[in-house]
Amino acid sequence: MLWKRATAPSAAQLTAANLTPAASPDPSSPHILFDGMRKTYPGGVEALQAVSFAIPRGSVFGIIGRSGAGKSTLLRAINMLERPSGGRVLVDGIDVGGLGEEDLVRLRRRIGMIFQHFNLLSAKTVRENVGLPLKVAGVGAAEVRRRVDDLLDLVGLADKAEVYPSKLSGGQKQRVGIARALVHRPEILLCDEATSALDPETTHAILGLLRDINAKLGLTIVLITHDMAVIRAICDEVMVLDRGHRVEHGPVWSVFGTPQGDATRALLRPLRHGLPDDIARRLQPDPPKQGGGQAVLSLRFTGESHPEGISLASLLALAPDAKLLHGGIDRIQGHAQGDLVIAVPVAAMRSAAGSRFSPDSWKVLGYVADDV
Ligand SMILES: Nc1ncnc2c1ncn2[C@@H]1O[C@H](COP(=O)(O)OP(=O)(O)OP(=O)(O)O)[C@@H](O)[C@H]1O
Repeated sequence: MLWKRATAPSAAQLTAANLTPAASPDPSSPHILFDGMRKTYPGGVEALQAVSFAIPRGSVFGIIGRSGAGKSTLLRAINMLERPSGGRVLVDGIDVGGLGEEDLVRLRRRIGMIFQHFNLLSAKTVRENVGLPLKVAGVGAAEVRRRVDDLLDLVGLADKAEVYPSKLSGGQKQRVGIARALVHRPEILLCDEATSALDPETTHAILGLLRDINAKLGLTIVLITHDMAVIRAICDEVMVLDRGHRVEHGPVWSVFGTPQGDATRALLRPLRHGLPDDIARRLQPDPPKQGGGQAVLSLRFTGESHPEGISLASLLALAPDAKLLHGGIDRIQGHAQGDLVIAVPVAAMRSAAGSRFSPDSWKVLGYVADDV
């Protein structure tokens, strides 16, 4: 269910009636729009500086940046836990900064949120934790029970309803957090570093659950993280934030394949296949004077010109005895991309100029005298 709103009203025009669910929002309109949002905290910290971007309806949208980049501030502005100092945040075309108290409560019910440290009540069972927001909203006991059971089924915790949080693993606690966040059937789910406290295997399972929920329920998921692997695992689009500025935004494959800014490149570095130390130590800037030797090349495939995969024939066109030393190709949103390090006999490389060899970019890293 989505809100009825074709064009953005002024704050004065907003009433509770504006926020009633409607059947047919324009599917092509952004679900969430940041329009020049600024945030200056008391003490003068400029956390966000005129940030503008749109989050498509039904997408899984990642906001990434280093610590202090302004991610939490941005995320929390969507449900007005943080108020902009300037600019606007529009949800379904409504300037949420202009909402009165009652409408804000309605807004927050339509936007679920999960947290890094789960925020569960330790003295309440799983069932009570998940059902509490409904109880507070005055929903009858039978309906609460029905909805909680459905949600516990959805997150795979049907057998843990009467258990207390202290008896759950981190991943199970986050599943409870997710069930609780969905209890008002929101159209938007905000994830505040939701997997940062989890081990890699549990992270993978929780990200899978979020992707499932996105597909099954069609809700828009906005997540913040400092980990590009999380973005790669589930996001459709990513926005990179650096020191309060939006530095990059696009489909995940495109930002991964052709990062535009230093901040993005730095965030991607842990996932890149750099040059192994043992080879780096042996590299010389020039080919051996006595002839022979191998050139060590780094090849980059952005996903742009070979989306379907990298042709081995095109690599071998450089030299029939080219050797693959290191690297990896990922498939992101149907685009094959990555980095390969190869060694090619110097003489063969010269004769290969103009061949079918066609990475999106390549450079000679250096030369080694002997076989690699
Ligand atoms: N309540 C506050 N009062 C003053 N400064 C704040 C407040 N909250 C955040 N800040 C500052 O605003 C900037 C952005 O903070 P924010 O928490 O949004 O960044 P973040 O990218 O989410 O960081 P992290 O990944 O470490 O959580 C930081 O410099 C932070 O110290």
